[in-house]
Amino acid sequence: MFPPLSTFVPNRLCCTHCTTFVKPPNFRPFGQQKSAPLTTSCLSDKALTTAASDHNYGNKQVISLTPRIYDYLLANVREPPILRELREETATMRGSQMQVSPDQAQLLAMLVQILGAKRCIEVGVYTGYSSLAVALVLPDSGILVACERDKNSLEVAKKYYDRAGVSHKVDARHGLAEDTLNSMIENGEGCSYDFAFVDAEKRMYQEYFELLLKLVRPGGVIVIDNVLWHGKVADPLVDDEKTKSIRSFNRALMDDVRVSISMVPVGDGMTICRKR
Ligand SMILES: C[S@@+](CC[C@H](N)C(=O)[O-])C[C@H]1O[C@@H](n2cnc3c(N)ncnc32)[C@H](O)[C@@H]1O
Repeated sequence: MFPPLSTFVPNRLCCTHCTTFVKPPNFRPFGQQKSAPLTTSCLSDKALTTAASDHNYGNKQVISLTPRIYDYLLANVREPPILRELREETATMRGSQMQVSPDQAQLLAMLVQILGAKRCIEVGVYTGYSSLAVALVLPDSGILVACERDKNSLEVAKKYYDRAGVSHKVDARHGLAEDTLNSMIENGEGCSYDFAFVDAEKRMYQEYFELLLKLVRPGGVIVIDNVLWHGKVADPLVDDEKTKSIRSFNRALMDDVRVSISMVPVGDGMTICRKR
């Protein structure tokens, strides 16, 4: 049951029936999205929880992010100042929507730390936000091979690696990632990497994955971005090439005994794969 609107207490508790604090009117932690107007209570947010249509899942409800809840989540991300600066510069550039979100970057950095990873790979660097998040938490002896085909984007990334003092930990490779990964395999680097992140051409996911499976050690982790592809993978009426490719990649992963998997609805969806 939702509380009556008359119990709403503006700018303090969301309502007298819940313990959710609403933000003061000038609260804009990330400056990009406008919060939902504060004249509404938590009702609209709560209405957006979702349950699986299959009753065998016990009507378990999961949260659907509204702008207000997402602002709250972002306000609880510990984003290093150098990453914030890169994000703000990238926000002025073409393609800025391609960058992973701060909450995604924080999760990637957390995985790297949990793994104690020293040798990492990124496929699809753009201006460097996710790669910088990883490089920042690598030990001084660590290395991140950062693959990007666009020279201009890579220059921005390199500028921030320098500014952050992590250039010695990043091996930026300009060119097609598939060529770079193949040359690393030919170079005898198989099974020597701890962690890889894939965020490049969606129609190439299976190919990147096969190459990375050769490069990552048993127990190592490969994270794949955009696996929910703005929800299009779940819509049977959508059949463009990128959607079909991600859908078929997701399906193949379900049966892939070489890895254990966890699809996480963060950002545009990320699947965490652990090589067995
Ligand atoms: C989604 S963006 C990466 C965003 C980045 N991870 C971040 O958080 O800022 C994808 C990038 O992959 C690059 N890319 C696409 N296909 C590629 C390929 N075959 N080899 C290398 N880079 C590629 C694009 O140029 C683009 O910069």
